[in-house]
Amino acid sequence: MTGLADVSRETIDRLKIYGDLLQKWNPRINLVSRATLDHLWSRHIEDSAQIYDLAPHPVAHWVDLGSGGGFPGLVVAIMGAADRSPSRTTLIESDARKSAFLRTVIRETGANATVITARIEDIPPLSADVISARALADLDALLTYTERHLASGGSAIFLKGATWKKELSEVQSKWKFDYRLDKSRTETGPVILTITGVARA
Ligand SMILES: C[S@@+](CC[C@H](N)C(=O)[O-])C[C@H]1O[C@@H](n2cnc3c(N)ncnc32)[C@H](O)[C@@H]1O
Repeated sequence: MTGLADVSRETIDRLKIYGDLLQKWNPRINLVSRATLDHLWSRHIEDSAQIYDLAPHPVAHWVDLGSGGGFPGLVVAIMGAADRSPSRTTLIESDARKSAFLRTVIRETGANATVITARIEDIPPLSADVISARALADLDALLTYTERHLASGGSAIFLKGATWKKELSEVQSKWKFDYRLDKSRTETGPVILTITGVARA
């Protein structure tokens, strides 16, 4: 699968339902910045779809950290419905109003996802097969969350902005891990880090 190029009509229809709900709710709870709302499909939906493609499918349990308006986790859950990969998705979001939005989209699209309204660091370990996060925290914090919630042998997939090189060098003395770097297909500058084998150095 390459992004949204070859997903089913049904998946596109569900993503449109999601997009319409986001347009409706955004003025009230600011799920994405107003400047990016006009480019919802490329800036948020396709950006999330490329993360789906990088995961080692089939995936049993996918956990998205700090989901906000649902990127990338809810796009992943909708894309995965056809192949049951992931077979289930958990979205963690501490904000109650954003969680209510996520639950509404799940109900309206029939996505197989669950929302936990809590702080990532307060939840018992989830033993995820894949963890994802976008625009949540620096790499050191993301690795701390990963250590808690990723099953051994799992992969963490992070979309990182311009500071990715600095963040990678800063964590070298504290953490051991393997990583693969992919350039974002939707924007120049950001990268996608796929991290395995996380342990404290
Ligand atoms: C900048 S937004 C990014 C949202 C989404 N991932 C995206 O890329 O559009 C970060 C989100 O993470 C949530 N968040 C931040 N720290 C968190 C924590 N420790 N536990 C759970 N959610 C958290 C915030 O409420 C916010 O919705």
